[in-house]
Formats: sequence, C-alpha cells, structure tokens
Amino acid sequence: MGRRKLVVGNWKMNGLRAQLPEVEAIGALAAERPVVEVGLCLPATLIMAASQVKGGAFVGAQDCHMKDNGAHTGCLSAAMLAEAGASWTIVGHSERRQDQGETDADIAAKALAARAAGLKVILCVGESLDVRDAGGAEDVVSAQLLASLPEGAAADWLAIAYEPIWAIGTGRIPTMEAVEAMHKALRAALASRIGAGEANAMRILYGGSMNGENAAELMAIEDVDGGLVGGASLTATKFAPVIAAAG
Ligand SMILES: O=C(CO)COP(=O)(O)O
Repeated sequence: MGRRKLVVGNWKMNGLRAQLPEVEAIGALAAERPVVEVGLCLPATLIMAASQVKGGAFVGAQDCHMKDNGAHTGCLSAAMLAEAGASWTIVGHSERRQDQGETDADIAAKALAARAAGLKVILCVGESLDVRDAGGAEDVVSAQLLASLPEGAAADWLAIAYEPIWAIGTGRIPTMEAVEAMHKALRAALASRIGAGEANAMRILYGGSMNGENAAELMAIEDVDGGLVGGASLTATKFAPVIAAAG
C-alpha cells in the first residue's frame, strides 16, 4: 500500500539541553534509515536547539493553541512552534485531554491551526481501561476519532495515533489481535469520512509501551504504520531498536 512507516518519540515533560546529544544521536540513526520517517516531539524549550542537531529526524511539538495569537498566557501558537523549528505537532494526547480538559472540538481546531501554520499533525485517540473492559472499544475510539478529525483531513498532513490510555507508561499492551482490530476499525471510520483512497494513504500509529522488544510485532500488523513512543524514545540506545523494527 506504500505507507512509509512513521516512528515518533514523544518526550512529554522530559528533556533539558543536557539531552541534546540524544537528539543528535537519534537524528543520526534516522539519517541511516531513510526508509523510515523518524521524529521527536520535544518540549517547546528544546525545539530551536534541537533543530540545529536533528540530522535525519524531524523536530515536532506536543501541542499547539487553536488561536493565532492573543491573551492566552503560557500558550504557544502553531506559527511560534513552526518558527522555532517544528515541522509537526501532536494534538489530542490523552494526557492533555485529561489534564487540560481538551475536548474533541478543541483538538480539531488545534489541528486546523497547526495545518494553517504549515505543521503536520499527529492526532491521538484511545480508550480508557473501563471502556476496554466493557467491550466495544473500537466503536468508542472510532467515534472519538471522527469527533476530533479536522475538516480537510488528508494523508499528506495528518497521521493518527491510537494510544490505549491504559497502555501508556504501564508496560502493558493490547493483544496483537486487539491492535489489529482497532486499527482496521479506525481506517474504516476514516474511509467513511474522507474516502477509501485518502484513508488508505493515512498513517495510523500505535502508541503505549512500545519498545525495542514489541515494536517489530506491532509494526508488522497490516494497518499499523509506525509508533508514537514515550519512554523508549528518551535515549538513542532505547529508540534504536524501535526505529530498526520499522524498516
Ligand atoms: O503516550 C505515549 C506516547 O505519546 C506512550 O508513552 P509510553 O511509550 O511511555 O508508554
């Protein structure tokens, strides 16, 4: 189907300038493996310095505001992040949906703001453990995806990350069958909104305790087009086998 694998590290609230050598080492790994698209979504304070040493990796942000500018103390617009050197941003991570109370509508608006500033976007969705245990997680997450999907969603600027909340930072992952079923359902949901051609071209990443041990198996699943990686992206040593597993 020709979807280039996309492997992105999300450093969350981790990283000072002392970690720039890790960025540089990950950038070197990415340059060695151009078949995979590799990036790091960093704390905003590191974006500018990281873009000087990023090698073959792209540098991204972890969130952006939905407005271009204005009275929003402490927030950063997509244009600010782009100017600092970001070429991608995450929107809708479950930690922000939870900690900052972001709604599906907020997330769609953020994605549009990012696109308007020239950023590519990783839009995150995923279910809680209660939803997983109750059954029907595919329907719940598909509905969440369609509710937060921005207008004009297209594969050349948007990727989706499926991140089961209960798998984030826990060392637990769903069964391969469950991941396969979810990614298939999400692609079908995308097709219902943007058409089969665009949906087939769009990358759907898996995230949640992905590491060097499980990445190859996860990324071998037909509709898994890469990973959004937290803890295992913080050093080049840990991230290297995840990147290698993608191609
Ligand atoms: O939330 C995640 C990436 O956005 C996943 O984090 P972990 O890989 O640390 O579980």
